[in-house]
Amino acid sequence: MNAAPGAASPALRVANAFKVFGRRPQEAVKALKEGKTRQDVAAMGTAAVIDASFEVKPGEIFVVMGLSGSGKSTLIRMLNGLWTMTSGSVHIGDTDISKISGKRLREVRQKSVSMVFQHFALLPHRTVLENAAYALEIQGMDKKKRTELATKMLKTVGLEGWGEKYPSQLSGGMQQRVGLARALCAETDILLMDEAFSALDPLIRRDMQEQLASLQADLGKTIIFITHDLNEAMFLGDRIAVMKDGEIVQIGTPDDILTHPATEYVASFVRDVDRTRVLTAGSVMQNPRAVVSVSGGARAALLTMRQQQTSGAFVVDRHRKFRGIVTDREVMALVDSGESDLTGILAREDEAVSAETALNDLFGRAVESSTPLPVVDDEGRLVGAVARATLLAALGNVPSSTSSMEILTPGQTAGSNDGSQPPGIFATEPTTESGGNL
Ligand SMILES: Nc1ncnc2c1ncn2[C@@H]1O[C@H](COP(=O)(O)OP(=O)(O)OP(=O)(O)O)[C@@H](O)[C@H]1O
Repeated sequence: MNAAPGAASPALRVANAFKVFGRRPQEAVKALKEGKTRQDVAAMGTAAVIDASFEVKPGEIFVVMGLSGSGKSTLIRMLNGLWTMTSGSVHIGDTDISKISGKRLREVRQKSVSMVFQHFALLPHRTVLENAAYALEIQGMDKKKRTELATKMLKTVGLEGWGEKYPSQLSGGMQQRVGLARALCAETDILLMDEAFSALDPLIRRDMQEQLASLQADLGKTIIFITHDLNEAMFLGDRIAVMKDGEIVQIGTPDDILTHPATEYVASFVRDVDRTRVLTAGSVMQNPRAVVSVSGGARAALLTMRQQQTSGAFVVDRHRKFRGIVTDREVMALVDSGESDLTGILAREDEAVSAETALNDLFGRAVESSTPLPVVDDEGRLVGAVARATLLAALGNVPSSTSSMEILTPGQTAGSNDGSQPPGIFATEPTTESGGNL
C-alpha cells in the first residue's frame, strides 16, 4: 500500500456521477439534484449511484465499500465505461470517458484500465499460461512476446512453474491469482478489482490481501478495489469510500473512518472491525511523559522524573533519537555512586517500533515489556509511546491520537491516580519536556 499523496495529478477523477436505471433517468437525476431522495424518484428509475465525486491518486489503493445494492458495482463499471453515466464525468488522466465511445473508449480501456472480477472467468480448456495471456492474444500480440509477458506476470503473482496446468488443477486462490496475472499482463496503470477475493475461503482471502498489498508496493499500480467487507477495506485501502443507497457517505483513511465515522451508519459498521489490523502504533500512541537527554546526565534525568511523577524516562540524544529507557531506581543508584553518565544503564534501546506498525504486531512485544513501547519516526526520533493499557483500550474503544485516554500503570484503576502513585512514563496530555534537559 503505497499512498502517493501530494501534488501529482489524479490517476482518476470522478465528478458528480449519477447512474439511474429505468425509464426516465434524466428526469430522475434532475429531481435528485434538486434535493429529492432515492425513494422520491423510484417511479422514474433505480438511482444506483447518486452524485459520486472523488479522486484517486496514482499508486493509491482506493477501496469502495458498501453493502449489497449500495451501488459499488455500478460505480466501478462507470469508471471504465462499461456503464454509461446518466450524468457527470470520469476522467482517466486527461480523458473524460463520459465523452468518448466505441473504438476510442476501447483504446483507453486497453491502455489504461484492466479489471479483475470475483469469478475468475478462466477458460477451462486453456492452460494457466494461455489464460494469463488471453487478453494479449486478443490484442494480436505475437506468441513469443505474450508467452514471455504472461510467464513474467505469473511469476509476479507467485505462480511460477504453474503455466502448463489447467485451471481445474488449481485452488480457488491460485485461480484468482491467474485472473490477477491476466489483468497485470495488460500493463495498465489502473486496476479495477470487483469483489475480487470475495469467493475465496477466509484464510486464502487474507493471504491474497497480503499478497496484493505487497504486490502493489512493488508495482505501484493505482487500484480501485470493491468490497462489502469492511475488514478487507480497512486492511487494503489507503483510502476508503463508504457507500450507502447509492451515495458515498464518507471518504477517508482507515484510521479516519475508524476514529471519526461521519455518520451513525458508518459507526455501526466499524464496530465489528478488527482494529488490531488497522490501527497503528502512530494512531494510538501517547506523548511520552519523561523525555530526557542522554547528555543531560543522571541528576537532570532524576529531576525530570520527579517533576513529572514518573518511575522511568525515555532517553534521547540531542537530535531526539531514541537511545533507551532508564528507571528512577537505576538513575538514583547512579547519582548515589557519584556518577552522571546514563549510557551504562540504558535498556531496551532496540525496542523502538515504527509509527506504521500495526497493533497486531505490538502485542507480543508489549507482553514481554513491562514499560511502554517507544515509537520512533523514520529517522529514529522518539515521537510517542504505547502502553499495554493503550493496546487493550484500542481493542474496545475508539482511541484518540491526542491522548485524552487515561494511561494506567500496573496496580492502578481508572481514576485512581490521585498523585500518590507515579502515573508511569506517559502523559495523559501532550507535554513539553521540562527539566531543561532538551
Ligand atoms: N442493470 C440494472 N438494471 C436495473 N437496476 C440495476 C441494474 N444494476 C444494478 N441495479 C440496481 O442498482 C442498485 C445498485 O446495484 P449494484 O449492483 O451497483 O450494487 P452493489 O453494491 O454492487 O451490490 P452487489 O454487491 O450486490 O453487487 C441496486 O438497487 C440494483 O438492484
